Amino acid sequence: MSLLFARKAFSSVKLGHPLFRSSRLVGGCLPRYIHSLPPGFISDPKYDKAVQLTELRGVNITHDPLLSKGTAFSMDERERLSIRGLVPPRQQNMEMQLKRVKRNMAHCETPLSKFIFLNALQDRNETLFYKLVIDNIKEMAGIIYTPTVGLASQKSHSIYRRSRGMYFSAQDRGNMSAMVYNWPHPDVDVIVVTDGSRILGLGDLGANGMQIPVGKLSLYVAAGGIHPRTVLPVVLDVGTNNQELLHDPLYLGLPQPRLKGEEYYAMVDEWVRAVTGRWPNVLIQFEDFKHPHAYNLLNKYRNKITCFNDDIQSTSTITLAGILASLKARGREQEDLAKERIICVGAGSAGVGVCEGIIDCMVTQGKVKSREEAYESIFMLDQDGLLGNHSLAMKDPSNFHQSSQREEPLDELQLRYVKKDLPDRLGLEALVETVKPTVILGLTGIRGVFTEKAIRTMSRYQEKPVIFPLSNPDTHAECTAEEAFEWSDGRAIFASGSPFENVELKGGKIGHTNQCNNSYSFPVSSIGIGLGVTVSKASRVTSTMFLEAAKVIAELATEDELKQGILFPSVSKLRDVSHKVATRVCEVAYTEGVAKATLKEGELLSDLVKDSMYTPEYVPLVHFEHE
Ligand SMILES: NC(=O)C1=CN([C@@H]2O[C@H](COP(=O)(O)OP(=O)(O)OC[C@H]3O[C@@H](n4cnc5c(N)ncnc54)[C@H](O)[C@@H]3O)[C@@H](O)[C@H]2O)C=CC1
Ligand SMILES: CC(=O)C(=O)O
Ligand SMILES: [Mg+2]
Repeated sequence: MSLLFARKAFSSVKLGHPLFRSSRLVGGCLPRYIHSLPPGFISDPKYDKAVQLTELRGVNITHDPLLSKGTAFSMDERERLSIRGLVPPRQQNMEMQLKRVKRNMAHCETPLSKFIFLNALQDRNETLFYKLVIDNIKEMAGIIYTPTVGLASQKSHSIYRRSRGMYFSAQDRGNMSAMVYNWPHPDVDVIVVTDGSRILGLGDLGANGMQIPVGKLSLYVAAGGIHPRTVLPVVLDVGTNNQELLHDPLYLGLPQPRLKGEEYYAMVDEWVRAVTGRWPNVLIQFEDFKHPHAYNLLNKYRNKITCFNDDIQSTSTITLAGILASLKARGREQEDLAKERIICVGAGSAGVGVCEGIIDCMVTQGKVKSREEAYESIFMLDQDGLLGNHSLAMKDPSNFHQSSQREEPLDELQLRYVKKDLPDRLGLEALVETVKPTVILGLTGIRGVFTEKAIRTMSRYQEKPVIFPLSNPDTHAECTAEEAFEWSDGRAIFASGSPFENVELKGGKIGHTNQCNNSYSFPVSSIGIGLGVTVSKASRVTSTMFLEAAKVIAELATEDELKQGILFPSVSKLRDVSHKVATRVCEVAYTEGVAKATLKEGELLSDLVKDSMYTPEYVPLVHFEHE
C-alpha cells in the first residue's frame, strides 16, 4: 500500500472507528503487528513497519510530543503534513539528535537541572526521550526516578513548567466521570495513581507527588515497553497536611488539610468509578499511599478491578527475589527459605507487604506445616521496636527502644507478626543479638536505623549477612553501602531501594551493590507484571503473579554473578527480563482464568509479549481526513 493509497484508504476512517479503539482489529491480515499496534497505528507493507495515522497538521504535529520528530521529519512528511518551513531545513536522524541532546545535557550541572532538562525533552519529543533513556538506562533512571525524583517532588511546585497526567482534586467531586473525558487519548492501559501522602521516604508531599506516577510510567515505557500513548499518571489531591506546602503561595495543590475517613474513601471511589467507566480494562497501580489507606484501598478493590499496590505487592516480589537469589549466593537452597531468620524494620505498607510475600513463598515451598509456622521466621519492628509480647515489655529498659510509646494499636496485619515469647518494643540491637538474623530489611524511610552495632553484631554470626536498606531516596536509606560493607568487614550481600555505587574493599576487592526497587531494579518487577497484565488483558492481578515473578527474577543471575554478591542480572538485559517476567505473568493469567486476550492457535505467549513491546523509533506519519 503506497502512502497515496494509504491516504485515500484512511480518508474515510472516522474517529471512533474500531481501528482507533483496538489494535487487534487490524490484525487479521497483519499477523506481525497483531498485538503491537497502539491505537492510531496501522501496518504498511511498503515500509515493512507500522505507520502512524494522524488527522493533525503543521504545528499541531510539531508541538505534540507523541507525534513530533523534531528535526527528523522527512521531506515527504513536511510536504504532506504542512510542516514545511516550521522546522529547520536540514533533516537529521535520531542518532544526530541524540548527539545534540547529550551534549546539551552535559551542561546541566546538578541532578535537578538534568531532571528538568529531561522533562522538557519528554514534553517536546517522547520518541527521542525514550531512545535516550533506554540507551542510557542506568544514568537516566537515577534522574527520572529515584533518587532525583525525590528532590524533584519536594520542589515540584517551584520547578513547574508544564502539566503531565491528570489531577483530580477534592473540588472535583461530583464531576470526575465527565472529567476523565478531558484526557485526549482514547485508550489507556495503565494508570499510576498517588494521593501524595507518603512519597518515597519523604512523607506527605500533596499534589507534588505527581512526579512519582510520571517517573514510574516513564520506566514502564522504557523498561517494560508499554506504549507511551496508553499510560496516564494521576494525582488524587485530597489536600495535604504538609504545613510548609500549605503556607507556600507557589504550591499548586489544594491548600487545605487532607480529607479523612468516609470523605476520603468516597472520593477515591468516585475516581475509580470514573476511570473504569471510561477504560474498563485499565490496570490501576496504587502508589505511595500511606498506611492504613494503602491496605484498605487494596483490599477494597483487588477483587473488583484490575489493580495492585506497588509498595505492598511489587516490593514484595523484588525483595523476595533478592532473598531467594541471596540464598543461592550463600550456597543454600532456595527451598530453605523457611530456615531464614528475617528482621524487617518498618511495619507499614511496604514492610508488611514484603513479609506477606515471603510468607506466601514459604508456604508454597511446603517446608512449613502451616502459615502460622512461617510467621515464626520473621521479626518485625516499628519505631517503638519489636512487635512483641506486651506483658514481657520493659523488664530491662536498657534493651528497649527509647522512642515514644506506640500510639496506634497494632492492626490486624501487624498482629500476625507479634512474637509471643519476646518482649514488646525490644530494640533492634538487642533483637539482633537474640535472633541472630540471616537477613535484615529496612522499610522505614528513616536514615540510620541500621546502626553500626546492629550490623556488626549480625556480621559476627553470619558469614554473608544479607543487608537490604530499602527506603528511598538514598538520603533516607537505613544505612549506606559503605557502612554496610565496612561494618560487615566487606562480607555483606547488599541491596538498596535507590542506587549506591559499588564499594572498594580492602585488598582491591569490590563490594557489589544491588538495587532492589519495586519499579526499577535490574530487573523490574511491577513493570514486568504490568506488561504481563496488560498484554493478557487480565481482569485481576493475582497473588500468584507476584510470587511467580519473584521466582523468575531469582533465577536470572549467573553463578558467577551470585558469587560476587550480584543478585540481579545486568542492566543490558533489562528489557529481556521485563519480557521474561511478563511472559510468566501472562501464563499465570491464562492458567488462573483471568486473561481476556484471545490467543490465536499456536501463538506463543512469549511472542505475544515481545510483539507488544514499544520500541522508540520514528514511524512514518500518514494524514487521514476526519469526516
Ligand atoms: N525499595 C522499594 O522498592 C520500596 C521502598 N519503599 C520505602 O519504604 C519506606 C516505607 O514505606 P511504607 O511502608 O509505604 O510507609 P509507611 O508509612 O506505611 O510505613 C513506615 C513504617 O516505618 C515505621 N518506622 C518509622 N520510623 C521508624 C524507626 N525509626 N524504626 C523502625 N520503624 C520505623 C513506621 O512505624 C511504619 O511502620 C519508604 O521510605 C519507601 O521509600 C517502599 C516501597 C518500595
Ligand atoms: C520504590 C517505591 O515505590 C517507594 O519508595 O515508594
Ligand atoms: Mg512507592
